[in-house]
Amino acid sequence: MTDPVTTPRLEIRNITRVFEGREVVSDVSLTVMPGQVTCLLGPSGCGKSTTLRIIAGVDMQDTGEIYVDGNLVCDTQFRVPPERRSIGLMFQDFALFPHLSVEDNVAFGIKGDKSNKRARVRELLEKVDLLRAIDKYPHELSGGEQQRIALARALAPRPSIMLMDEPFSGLDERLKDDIRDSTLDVLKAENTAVLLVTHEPHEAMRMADEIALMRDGKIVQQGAPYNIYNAPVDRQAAAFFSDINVIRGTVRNMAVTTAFGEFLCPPRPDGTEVEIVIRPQHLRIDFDRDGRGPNPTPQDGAPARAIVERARFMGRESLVEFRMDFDGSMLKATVPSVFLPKTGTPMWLMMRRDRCFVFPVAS
Ligand SMILES: Nc1ncnc2c1ncn2[C@@H]1O[C@H](COP(=O)(O)OP(=O)(O)OP(=O)(O)O)[C@@H](O)[C@H]1O
Repeated sequence: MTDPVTTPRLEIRNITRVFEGREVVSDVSLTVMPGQVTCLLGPSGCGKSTTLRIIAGVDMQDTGEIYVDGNLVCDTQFRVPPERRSIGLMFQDFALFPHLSVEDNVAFGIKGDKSNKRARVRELLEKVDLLRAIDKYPHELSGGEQQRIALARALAPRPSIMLMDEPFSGLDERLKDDIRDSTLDVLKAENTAVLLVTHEPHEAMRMADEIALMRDGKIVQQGAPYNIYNAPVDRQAAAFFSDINVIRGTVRNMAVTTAFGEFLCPPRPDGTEVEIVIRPQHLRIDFDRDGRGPNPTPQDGAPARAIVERARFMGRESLVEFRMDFDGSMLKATVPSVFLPKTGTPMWLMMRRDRCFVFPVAS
């Protein structure tokens, strides 16, 4: 017997899919627990939708296995058909049936007698806050409302797992965050395991308990959003979530010389080419006081002088681009938008050591 508390709702092991001789999904493994949202996050074409289609059963892997609630639903020989996998689907273009009322749309996949169906439909419409629309037709609803009905329809048969492929991408930008939050509330209340595909880091950070970062068919990093953001595995993983600054250098005596003084890089051997990566919001800036900057501190290291090349107002913050006195290179910093320095202003930058990532240059 499988233990419902410790058994993942969804487990995929070593899934590989080859199209025309190219591995589009490459040895992908992941688990999703009940009530957990995992986001498959990655750039367009990295294999996210193919992975989802394989789990849904509409495409077939070349190697690997899929388990739902601990039971094998698909390997390379055995295959439970899509409709018997207890998997709900919600895709961007997964339209409602236009000729059916909201009630009939939501009731569509529910088995059982009429009164059970009706009770379940009402329960779900209440959860998505659209009970008042029960007798309406899809064309009478806004895009956001249709999306909530589509969610109710997908959840109606009580699937163990919900697969969602860019479900919010068709919606108005201003509506998205509200719908993401309300969708999450409903999914958590139903204790469904969710695998959500997105190419938007913001969406993944907002919705996921766990992010699986995908690139070229492989999962390159997996973990809680906080950890993925604050401890990226490489430069590309860091750059996926925000703009980054990159300072290149060569290790000598376990350190790299930068505009900000010696930057320790143990245990990398001498001669290693490294990239020191810092996000613009983590560079600190200070005023020039007659050619002097703030005092060095162990945490911030030595300050470095730079000249404002460009400053742009971005709403909540300003993006300031600096040319470094040290070597003429450019660094970007974001600062609260109350501050918009003029081009040509000398300033001092500090690079907090605990906010930097050091990666060897990929060969
Ligand atoms: N049936 C197919 N035959 C051949 N190549 C395919 C097929 N389906 C997908 N591909 C290729 O596999 C790669 C991954 O596609 P997939 O749709 O999984 O990526 P994705 O990460 O979901 O991208 P997007 O966000 O743009 O949908 C792409 O290069 C795509 O062209």
